[in-house]
Amino acid sequence: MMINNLRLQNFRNYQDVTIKFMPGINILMGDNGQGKTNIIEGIYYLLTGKSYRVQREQELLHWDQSEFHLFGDFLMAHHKVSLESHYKDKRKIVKVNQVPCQRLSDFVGTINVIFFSPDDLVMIKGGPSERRRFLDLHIAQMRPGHVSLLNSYNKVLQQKSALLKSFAAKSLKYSQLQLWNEQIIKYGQNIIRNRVELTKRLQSVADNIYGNLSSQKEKLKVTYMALGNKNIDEAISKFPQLLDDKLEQEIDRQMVLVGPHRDDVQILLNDKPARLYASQGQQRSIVLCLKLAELELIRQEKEEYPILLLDDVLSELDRFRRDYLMNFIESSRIQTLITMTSAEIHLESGTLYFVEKGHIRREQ
Ligand SMILES: Nc1ncnc2c1ncn2[C@@H]1O[C@H](COP(=O)(O)OP(=O)(O)OP(=O)(O)O)[C@@H](O)[C@H]1O
Repeated sequence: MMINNLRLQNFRNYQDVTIKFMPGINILMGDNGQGKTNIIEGIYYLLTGKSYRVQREQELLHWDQSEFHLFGDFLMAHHKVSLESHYKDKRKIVKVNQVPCQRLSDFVGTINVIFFSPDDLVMIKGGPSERRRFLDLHIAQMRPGHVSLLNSYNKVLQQKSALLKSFAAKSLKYSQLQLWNEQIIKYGQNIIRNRVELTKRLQSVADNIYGNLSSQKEKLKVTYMALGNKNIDEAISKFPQLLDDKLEQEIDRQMVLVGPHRDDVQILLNDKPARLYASQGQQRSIVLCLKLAELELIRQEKEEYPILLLDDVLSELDRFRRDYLMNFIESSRIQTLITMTSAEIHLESGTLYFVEKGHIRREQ
């Protein structure tokens, strides 16, 4: 998969700019604060309907503008796809090949993308929600139904929480909460199944990649913990009982204590939790490994590699890991956009773009 053209209108510090990208490596070079990341963010937004930096579209609008427009022409092995995203008056309209989409899930995953930045270390250092987010973002690209599943589940969670918090909770009939629990089980077990499936597939690919990254000295193990249990069948069969057991506690604490919204992914390096024991370098290797595993899984399923966006990551990796990543990209012919400042490492190949104050010039 590749992006051919991108047009940004009134998006961040771009008023109206069109960029033609090339297959292989595209390097966006410029000083700090010139607009390199904004290009990456524009592509990510176009493909996923979300920014990874901000929650609200308002911040993406060029100063004092009321609408932005993004257009992208993409190539897949057998066809072309054009995507368009228009934000105006707090509404967004997305079109695939000029046809408006009703829902996010109608276009997410049309063209796949993997984004990698130094902030991804939160996958290891951060709390369980970061690891769940990582899984959910990947699944959403591959199985559009996962987004509606999460939405339905979150709605039920909100409703059950509101009930638990309401003044009436203490005098509630248990049957009312049981109704919400049935919904939590219905949606929750499918969310768990999707996440477990992805974690297993990630593990199968990551094992080999991490072996290479650590010269076969270390072993990475990634396991989904469903409702605190490594055994998925057991977790799902005990789900109703667990909800029943915690009901009193939920009423007392006025929060939903059981369900996949509290699950985690256990990441072990040589059988020890990476969050607590892995060094900074090892944690970076784990993130790099998981990102490469994601690329590989998308290729296995779609028979094409996704577009890879690397924002400021190269300078964060040591020579060995950087070379490993670059070899992977080049040998697999993955179209990759890399942001960097001119003071950083020298790359042998790739098309160079200079980014300065919202203007872009391609090196001839
Ligand atoms: N909504 C906006 N409207 C106009 N300009 C904006 C908006 N949001 C951010 N900017 C500007 O965009 C610039 C930052 O762009 P970006 O994050 O792409 O920088 P960068 O080139 O990646 O820098 P670095 O190397 O420091 O990461 C800043 O100058 C900022 O003022």
